[in-house]
Amino acid sequence: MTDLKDDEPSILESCITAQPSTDFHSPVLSADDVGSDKQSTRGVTSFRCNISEFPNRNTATNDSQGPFNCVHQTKIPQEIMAVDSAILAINAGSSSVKFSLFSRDGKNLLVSADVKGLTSSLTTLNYTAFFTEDGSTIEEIEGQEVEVKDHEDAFKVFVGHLTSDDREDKKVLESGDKIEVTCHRIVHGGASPEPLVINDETYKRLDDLSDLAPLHNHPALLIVKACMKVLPKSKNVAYFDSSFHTTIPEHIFTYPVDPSLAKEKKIRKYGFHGLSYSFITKTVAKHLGKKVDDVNIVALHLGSGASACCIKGGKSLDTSMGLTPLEGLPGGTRSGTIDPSVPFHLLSNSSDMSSKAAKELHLSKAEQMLNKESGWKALCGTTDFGEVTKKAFADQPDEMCKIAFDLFVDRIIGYIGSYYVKLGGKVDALVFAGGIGEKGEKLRAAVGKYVECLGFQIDESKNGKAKGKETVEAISAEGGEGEGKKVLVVKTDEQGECARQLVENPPKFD
Ligand SMILES: Nc1ncnc2c1ncn2[C@@H]1O[C@H](COP(=O)(O)OP(=O)(O)O)[C@@H](O)[C@H]1O
Ligand SMILES: CC(=O)OP(=O)(O)O
Ligand SMILES: [Mg+2]
Repeated sequence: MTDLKDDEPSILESCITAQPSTDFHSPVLSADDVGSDKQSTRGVTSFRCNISEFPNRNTATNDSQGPFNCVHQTKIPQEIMAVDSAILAINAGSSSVKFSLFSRDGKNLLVSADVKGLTSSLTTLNYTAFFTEDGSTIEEIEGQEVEVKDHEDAFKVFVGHLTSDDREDKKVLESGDKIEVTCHRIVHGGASPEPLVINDETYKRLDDLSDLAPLHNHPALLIVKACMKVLPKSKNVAYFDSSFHTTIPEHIFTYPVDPSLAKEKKIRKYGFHGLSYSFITKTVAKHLGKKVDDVNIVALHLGSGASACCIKGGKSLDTSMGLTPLEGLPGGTRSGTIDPSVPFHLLSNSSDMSSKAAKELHLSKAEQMLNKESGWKALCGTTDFGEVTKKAFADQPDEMCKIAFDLFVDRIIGYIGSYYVKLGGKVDALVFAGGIGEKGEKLRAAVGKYVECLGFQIDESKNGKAKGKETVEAISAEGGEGEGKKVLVVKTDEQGECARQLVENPPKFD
């Protein structure tokens, strides 16, 4: 484990908390606004987005062919430029950076983009800009190969494209100066459950947590730094993955280790993917016509990093990730939970500092190996679970890919079983989300076979059709024993969740 320094407790303690304020420029949407279908924005009426169905990414249909396609549609530059204040939300994942640009009131999604493949040799840009009036597409780029070496580069490519003067008629903003606030998904918030306005001090505190989220915090903070340079007019606010899990009870967040040391060093389960689980909880409650406080969900966020969450009465009761995002399910480059003795047997000098880790991180060789050189990368030589799946199901299956696929299913059903019991069998929905959960039809089907015994029944045809394009897709069979136990695919939206929280609970900037 990381050799936590003497001052570690303060690092994990609450950072400066953003206070709700009434003097913030934007009107805060009231509960009555929530759910309203028709919102007027600066004289432009939009039917697409409202705060309860916060605009999701990739909503435009893509009928383009080929990997480097741009589709240009009719646009009205004056009206597009009319959006003179915006929110940018940035989600630095382990294999991607996702971006959503919203109008300042959060009612219109202007741009949805991502740079994917940061853990592979091919990095690509997807970029869709929307016309606010009817949500039609102003500009669409799909799978354009970009030269990007890290998260910060990905941000620069995105902002470069967004603000480039070459495409005057496709710009949704006059300039980057129109971005009033940038929301950053920061994975580890330590003991800080509230969003934080980022300044020099809070930046440093969050960066001090980087060793506890080695694939996330530091890269995300480098984006914050780049943002401060490239978008100097924008304020920056951190939204934490860990915040959703502050409701986990003590006997679940406690590790059975020396309690005084654990207390001093704040060693406990924190849990991550919380922005996604918060979005999922609200979305599922709405879909089921229930109050958030009444829904029980077993949710699976399966992406480059994968986790499960047990949601009781709309709140996190347990989750599979822990002190760091390494615990629990395996991922693209992560081992997930293994016997803690394994690194000592695999490496002769496991607690020596890694020279391979980024120079800003203090990671042991064991942490480096388990975070960056394990998972699908170690077993199959690729970090892409889509490729693992393809090879596992090929006419001549790749043996290691088949093992990796089955291993993932095995670990996932372990959490489903555990969480089903924790919820006393009262589960409204089993939810699949994240890149693999949304697109991995075969993975869902394989998990589905095991969970039939709990009353969840997946309809094969619905499962085949669900591609993570809609906000919610029900894939459970209707009728039968599983009646009432839904299986849903939710296109999660961590950026939308950050922006929603910003609009609903504006921080005080001073
Ligand atoms: N069709 C597919 N089937 C299974 N997995 C897929 C498919 N398409 C993408 N994926 C997986 O989704 C992962 C990305 O998930 P995502 O949640 O976007 O990751 P992150 O946010 O961690 O960067 C990719 O690494 C890839 O393995
Ligand atoms: C917490 C985590 O693992 O996030 P991601 O899946 O985006 O890498
Ligand atoms: Mg992610």
